[in-house]
Amino acid sequence: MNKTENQMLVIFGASGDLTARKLIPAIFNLYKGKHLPKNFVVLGISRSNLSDEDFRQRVVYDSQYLKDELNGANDAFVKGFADMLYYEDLGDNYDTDYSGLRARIEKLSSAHGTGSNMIYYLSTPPNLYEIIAKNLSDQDLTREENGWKRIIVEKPFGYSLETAKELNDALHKYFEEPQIYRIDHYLGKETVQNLLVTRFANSIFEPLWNRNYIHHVEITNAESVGVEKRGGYYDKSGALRDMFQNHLLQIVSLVVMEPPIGPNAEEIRNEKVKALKSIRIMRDEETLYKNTIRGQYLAADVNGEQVKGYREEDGVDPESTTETYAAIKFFVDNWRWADVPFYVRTAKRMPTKVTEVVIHFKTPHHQIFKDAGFANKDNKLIIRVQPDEGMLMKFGVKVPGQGFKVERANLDFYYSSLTDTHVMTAYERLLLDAMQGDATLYARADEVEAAWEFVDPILDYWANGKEVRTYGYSAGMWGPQNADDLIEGLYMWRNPGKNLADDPGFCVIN
Ligand SMILES: NC(=O)C1=CN([C@@H]2O[C@H](COP(=O)(O)OP(=O)(O)OC[C@H]3O[C@@H](n4cnc5c(N)ncnc54)[C@H](OP(=O)(O)O)[C@@H]3O)[C@@H](O)[C@H]2O)C=CC1
Ligand SMILES: O=C1O[C@H](COP(=O)(O)O)[C@@H](O)[C@H](O)[C@H]1O
Repeated sequence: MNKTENQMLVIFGASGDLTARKLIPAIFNLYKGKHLPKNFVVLGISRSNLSDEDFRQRVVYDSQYLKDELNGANDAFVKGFADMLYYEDLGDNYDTDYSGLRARIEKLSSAHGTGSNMIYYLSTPPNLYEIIAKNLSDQDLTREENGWKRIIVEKPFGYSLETAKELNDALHKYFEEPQIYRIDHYLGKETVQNLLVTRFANSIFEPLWNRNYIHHVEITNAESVGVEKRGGYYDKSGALRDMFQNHLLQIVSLVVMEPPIGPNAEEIRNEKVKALKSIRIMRDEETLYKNTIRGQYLAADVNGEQVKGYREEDGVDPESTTETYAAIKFFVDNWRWADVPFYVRTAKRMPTKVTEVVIHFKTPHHQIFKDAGFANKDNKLIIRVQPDEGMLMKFGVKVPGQGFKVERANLDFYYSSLTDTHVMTAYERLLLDAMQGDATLYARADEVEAAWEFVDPILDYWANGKEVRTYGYSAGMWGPQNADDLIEGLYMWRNPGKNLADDPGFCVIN
């Protein structure tokens, strides 16, 4: 196991939603699990005028996100955690002289013995990332003289290929690539990491993991919520930038990649980049028209509750055409995947929250039991990322009795049955990895750029193409009606239920 050295975590944007909702609970769980080093402090930074005590009150004692964790916890234990948190007010502007900040860091470091190992977590609006990096560098706070310096950068990582490159170039002025940790919280999910283990720690799946046996790959990411309080951000982003460019293409890269030489960060990330680069980029309007669908949710009654349409959400332009649903069909141009279609969709206001990868295997070449009930029903491997995390294999079994009636059966595995030990949340996992200097689950510059290379022409077509439509779909439904037209032949999207074993039952029309 890697060692967690003494260090200080500095969070820029500490008065924000992400800090309270994800970062502090993750650090609390690391504290509870005794994963933090002996000498450790968190220094929160933003423009709000808060004292150390105000900050502790806000993100620990009064926090709705720690309520469950604190319930019944020993007061001294909670105080021990809260006392690790400090706050520094930067005044009105992140673009200021950081000499005061440097003095505060030095004072805290000598009082707590955290040494010179530093993580800077950027949880501010992205337009501040470069300014913060520069100001840290101006104060020599990035120099790895006595200890390491790492910077964690939140999404969105750019708005397009060009802006992602600009951001990479900007950060590279002040930090070397191995110091930069670009967070993609989907990579912190156990089930996403399990894709690697499923493929490369077993001998039964990998021989089938190619164009000879796989008919198509389907990935669904559905959320039942709408844009919530992030309408202003989302309206400029849309589903393709918000989810597809990062989280979904990361999952695609793990499904597509070749076996890495070994498990270290560079070996795995080299293969992921190759995978992303082999996705065929769609450039002409006809291809883009045929292979991409965008939609936007409309007001509806969902389970007795009247839900707003996207255009009625706070912060959203009432005439917005931003997509809350994106479905893309694409191919991967390499030896393993030639001619295998990939269907990937992501959306808000779907009937349920679910993320899953479905590997649809081909039907047998010669179908002996064609008339026995199982004909054309493909074998499927369903890898459930969330919820009801696990894996399920669908295959045909003989129905007891005379003749050869074939029915579909399940072989399944559920994470919930595996262990009683605490499964780390994505942010816990990723923070701990960064604290230990393991970048395997962080995106490298070339990975992010390769993902944008694929997404950019789609965004451009959606913004400027002639035949582009944003189709409406009622909140609580599975997206625009014509989304099934994307899938060739007799197949349709698998519209999964809340539980892995729920069988929607219409994967193939026959
Ligand atoms: N919230 C989430 O679920 C997720 C967020 N992210 C990303 O994390 C980052 C932070 O998000 P989130 O916490 O939600 O954002 P918030 O808007 O809630 O907070 C961001 C922080 O930056 C400061 N800030 C806000 N606006 C400005 C501004 N114009 N100029 C300077 N400082 C500003 C705020 O504090 P103050 O005004 O006190 O300085 C606050 O501390 C963003 O990049 C976001 O895209 C990524 C994934 C999920
Ligand atoms: O990054 C984001 O992810 C969330 C969904 O994350 P999940 O872990 O709950 O699946 C999404 O709601 C948000 O729009 C997006 O920015």
